Amino acid sequence: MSAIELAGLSIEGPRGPLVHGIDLSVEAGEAIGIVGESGSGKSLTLRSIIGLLPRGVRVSAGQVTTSGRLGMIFQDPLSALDPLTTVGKHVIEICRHVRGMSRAAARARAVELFTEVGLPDPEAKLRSYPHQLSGGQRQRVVLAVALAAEPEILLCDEPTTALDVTVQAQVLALIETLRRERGLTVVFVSHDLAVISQVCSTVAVMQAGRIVERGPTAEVVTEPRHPYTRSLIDAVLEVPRPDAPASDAAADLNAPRTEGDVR
Ligand SMILES: Nc1ncnc2c1ncn2[C@@H]1O[C@H](COP(=O)(O)OP(=O)(O)OP(=O)(O)O)[C@@H](O)[C@H]1O
Repeated sequence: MSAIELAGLSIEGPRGPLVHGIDLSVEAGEAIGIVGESGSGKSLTLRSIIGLLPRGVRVSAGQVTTSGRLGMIFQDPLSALDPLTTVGKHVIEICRHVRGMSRAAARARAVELFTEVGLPDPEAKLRSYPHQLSGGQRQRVVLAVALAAEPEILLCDEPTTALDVTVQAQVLALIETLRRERGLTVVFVSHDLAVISQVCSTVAVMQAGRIVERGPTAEVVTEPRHPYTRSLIDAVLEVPRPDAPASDAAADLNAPRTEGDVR
């Protein structure tokens, strides 16, 4: 059974349809990226998986099925953390209240999790407040908070966009390590194909509320079939690609790697 199954998922807001009949199947342990420009429907699709759609926005058709505990991390770690609560307490509270641990066991687990996400001096870091940490360290804390609930599925909404490039690479490497070691299923939303290709073996490309292309990330990046995917890659690379003739773009719309063909 798949870890996540979206079947004919449509989402609408107060002013009409926003996401149109998405089919997506994610196997346990798989890392899939959802890429697309701002407003293409990535976040709403991701949020529908965990049932966290904004007020006034709802699933209007189709089904979301998940198998496994869900965790989610967001773009801005500062807004995900309470500024008046130590970062250690964030993790300890989840261990106590979600996992039912004693205070001492929860504290020990928090140190383990801070170590696992690569926070320096994890014991001392428990007592830090969010503003006392760097952006990268805060995102590591957010990951530790998500992991404290022992999720099997990790939903990531642009988790590295707010970080500078070097730190971004470190956090991406961490997510990839956690996925491998814990066998996590990962759904990773980003507007940046380069970022997705560091974590995800499969990618779905969204445009205007639809999946227009999907396939192995390496193939989609090197041989995009849909003109929209091509434009995303060109925007990232910002270099001419002499090997990519533009004229066959329309013909490629019916090529095998398009919506509905893969699974
Ligand atoms: N709370 C809301 N109420 C009404 N419309 C919304 C709401 N949230 C998002 N939308 C609309 O739904 C569409 C998809 O939004 P979504 O946030 O999923 O896009 P996205 O691809 O994740 O973009 P971004 O990368 O900017 O986050 C957009 O047209 C957006 O304006």
